[in-house]
Amino acid sequence: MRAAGAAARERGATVWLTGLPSAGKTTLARAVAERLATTGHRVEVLDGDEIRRCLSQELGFSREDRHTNVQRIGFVAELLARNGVKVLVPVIAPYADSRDAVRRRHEANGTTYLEVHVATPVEVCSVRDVKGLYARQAAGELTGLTGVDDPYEEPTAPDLRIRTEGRPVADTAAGLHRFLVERGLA
Ligand SMILES: Nc1ncnc2c1ncn2[C@@H]1O[C@H](COP(=O)(O)OS(=O)(=O)O)[C@@H](OP(=O)(O)O)[C@H]1O
Ligand SMILES: Nc1ncnc2c1ncn2[C@@H]1O[C@H](COP(=O)(O)OP(=O)(O)O)[C@@H](O)[C@H]1O
Repeated sequence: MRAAGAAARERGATVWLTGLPSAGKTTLARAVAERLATTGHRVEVLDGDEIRRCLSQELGFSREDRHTNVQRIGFVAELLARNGVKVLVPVIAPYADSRDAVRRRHEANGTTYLEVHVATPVEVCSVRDVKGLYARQAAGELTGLTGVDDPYEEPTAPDLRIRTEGRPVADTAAGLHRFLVERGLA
């Protein structure tokens, strides 16, 4: 048991949490990152907003810009994961071909990549509306909001799908952690 835990701590991986704004990506990524860190894992969270401030400042939310953003994040994640870090990526990544390109980059380098769909219906996300984006879209102050008037291509075969509606954060976070244990990563 102890040996398995030690091996899991050495393994890097990218865990990409894709889903709509306010789906729960960041909440789940941070909860699991904290749990991993306290049990001796090396962990990074590549937060979408932070990346846009630091690495993707010039990019907007067109299809092309979102693709570029996702490829940049995929590049950084793979570098870290290749070097033994658990990389949690709570980034919308609305297009299947962008996500597939990130997976292929990982596979080409023999680096573990797991796609987690945080599957929260838009009706629930728009009530949560953590950053007020749904309200701004409804008021006509913003266009091109993912899941409302911009596409979100749901993953058809994610490694894990998490439903958050009506479930406490602790439950869904525990589910994600359990999945990482099953994959020999926690
Ligand atoms: N038009 C539009 N559509 C979607 N999201 C928007 C938009 N404008 C701003 N935001 C906020 O930008 C946050 C980061 O987006 P991402 O980099 O994760 O998106 S993407 O993968 O490049 O599409 C994203 O963060 P999350 O809410 O954490 O998902 C949004 O809050
Ligand atoms: N089971 C759950 N898992 C994750 N978040 C949840 C859950 N239930 C309610 N929430 C709430 O939903 C909101 C999700 O916000 P956030 O994690 O910032 O979303 P995202 O990063 O996808 O935009 C938070 O306020 C969080 O507390």
